[in-house]
Amino acid sequence: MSTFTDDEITAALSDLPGWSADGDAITKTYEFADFRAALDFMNRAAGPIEEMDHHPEWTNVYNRVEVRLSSHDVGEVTSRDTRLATVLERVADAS
Ligand SMILES: C[C@H](O)[C@H](O)[C@H]1CNC2=NC(N)=NC(=O)C2=N1
Repeated sequence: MSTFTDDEITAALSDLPGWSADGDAITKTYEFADFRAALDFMNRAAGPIEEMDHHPEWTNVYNRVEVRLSSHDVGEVTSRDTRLATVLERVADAS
């Protein structure tokens, strides 16, 4: 696991549409058809999240899920965050 410089984060985000850097985290707001679809996304992501043992800060309001990824143990963005973002993209695309 490695921490990223700002330039490395920018490079990694070019493969992650809708994601942006925000301080010590990367963030994205997903929008779904309705509340159930948003919860379905969170439930389907739960398995991969547990397998990775790397957990998002996320908030659901109606059809939106705001996701914030940061590696709490080091207080920075690491490859674990960009890997989890990639997994969440895959789960959201399968919606
Ligand atoms: C003990 C366990 O591996 C850690 O608490 C994991 C769990 N999930 C985690 N998730 C995130 N985002 N950052 C962490 O540092 C972290 N640590």
